[in-house]
Amino acid sequence: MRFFKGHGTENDFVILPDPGGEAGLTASLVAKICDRRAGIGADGVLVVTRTKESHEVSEHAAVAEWFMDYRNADGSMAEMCGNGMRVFARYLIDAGLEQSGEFAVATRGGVRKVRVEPNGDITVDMGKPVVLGESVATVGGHEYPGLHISMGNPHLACAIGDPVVQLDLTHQPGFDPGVFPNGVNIELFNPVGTSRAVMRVYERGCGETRSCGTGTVATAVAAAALSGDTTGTWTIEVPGGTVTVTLDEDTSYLSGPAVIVASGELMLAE
Ligand SMILES: N[C@@H](CCC[C@H](N)C(=O)O)C(=O)O
Repeated sequence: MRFFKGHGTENDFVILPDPGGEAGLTASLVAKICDRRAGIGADGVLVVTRTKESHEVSEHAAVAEWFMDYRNADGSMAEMCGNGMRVFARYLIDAGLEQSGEFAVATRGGVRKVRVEPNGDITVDMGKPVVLGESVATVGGHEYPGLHISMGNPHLACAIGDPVVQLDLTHQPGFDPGVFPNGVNIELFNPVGTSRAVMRVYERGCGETRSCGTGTVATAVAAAALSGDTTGTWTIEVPGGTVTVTLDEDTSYLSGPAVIVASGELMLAE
């Protein structure tokens, strides 16, 4: 099977073209592919399948030709991946499967529109973030209150007083399983200046990653809420680079770079 490798602000993915949806990728093969020593190494896998070929999303086939079938590094499935969507769009354009400009992609979390900017960055319409309440993350014995936000997938975005660089994210932060029965992506951010925040993330199904697109939007929402705002443009710095998040009344946008860096033949099997 052919594979491609790409990243968006160093959130990295293996891309597997499976237009007919016949590969039947298992969780254990995904985990082998994502293994950074025994596999190719990645935070997740993006399977490229025609929307009409997937029973999960075929109702969107009239508006989105392609389905981003996203899997976390541990093999689990997720509803949505913001950086994955930028990389997925870059792959579709490079492979001649979509025209540069604007097009829609199906995900488990619904249809998302993407647009290629004049500077080559890719903008994703991420939909309207849904604030579901408050909860607490525990890191290194400290409790950090934050907002429970759905971006299609679950997030807990917590402002911290200290620089995020000091946090120990080698282990899963504590969270309330009653609030997050299916797990959660946890963002810890430090607001700096106006409309800017520095963020680290511990992703469900991956561990700490160098960026998380849905997490940067959740962070912008939580950072804006600190000053009573619900709209605005935010610069979010992550270990892997910088992205821009725009919150408006009806939706949110994530903009940033996305590159394909390699291709090859997958030799791994079950
Ligand atoms: N890296 C992603 C999010 C991937 C899914 C997440 N780990 C989950 O399980 O919800 C992003 O860029 O949004």
